Amino acid sequence: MPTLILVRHGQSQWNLENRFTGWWDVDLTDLGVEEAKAAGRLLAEKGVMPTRAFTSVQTRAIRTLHLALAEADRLWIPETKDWRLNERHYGGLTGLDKQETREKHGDEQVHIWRRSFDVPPPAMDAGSKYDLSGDPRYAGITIPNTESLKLTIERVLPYWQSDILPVLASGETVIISAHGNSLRALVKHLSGISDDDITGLEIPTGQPIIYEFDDTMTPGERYYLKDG
Ligand SMILES: O=C(O)[C@@H](CO)OP(=O)(O)O
Repeated sequence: MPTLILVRHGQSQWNLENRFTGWWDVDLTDLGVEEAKAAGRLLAEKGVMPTRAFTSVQTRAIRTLHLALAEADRLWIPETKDWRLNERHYGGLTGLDKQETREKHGDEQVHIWRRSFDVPPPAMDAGSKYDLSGDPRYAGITIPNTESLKLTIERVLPYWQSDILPVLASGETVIISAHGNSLRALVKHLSGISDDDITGLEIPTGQPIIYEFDDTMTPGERYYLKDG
């Protein structure tokens, strides 16, 4: 039975510092490393062994994938990295402290920027120190200057359809290591969650989520592997 494993990267340095992160490339904290390893041990314990891997081009997701696969003795499986699995781009909020931003703009405005379905944060200024246009990993890509969840879905889902779903349909056990909002985009699609309800769904770090697909590639109920 095709099985999909979704895992959000372990705690990152800016999760710890409570800063808007988006496409900025921060690494895992020591706790994040432990969360990623624990995810891999859980895969091995439950016998859910990935045969193909997909991840974003961001260090925190790549390292989470590798740490988890190492624990499961599966570092050898084929893996694909693609920017379309990146975190949602946080625009001009990138790098700011979330609490200070609340104090400046109010709780309600920050909640809209963080969790509304289709209101993007303010755009990143050209020349910002967080501008990634010179980063070689994005050569040839038009880097967004901000993204709402809706815009994130518009690049995650076509990639899911074209590159991941066919692999899964061939009977593989696929692991996707990605981010809070790129995974929210996938879960919204796979679990049929409405635009209003998806904004209330939080995806915990380092906690594998499972979908099993039937012969018609219809996903079953999602569940946390720790509960399965
Ligand atoms: O900062 C970010 O990029 C994301 C994920 O950590 O934060 P938020 O919870 O606001 O979506």
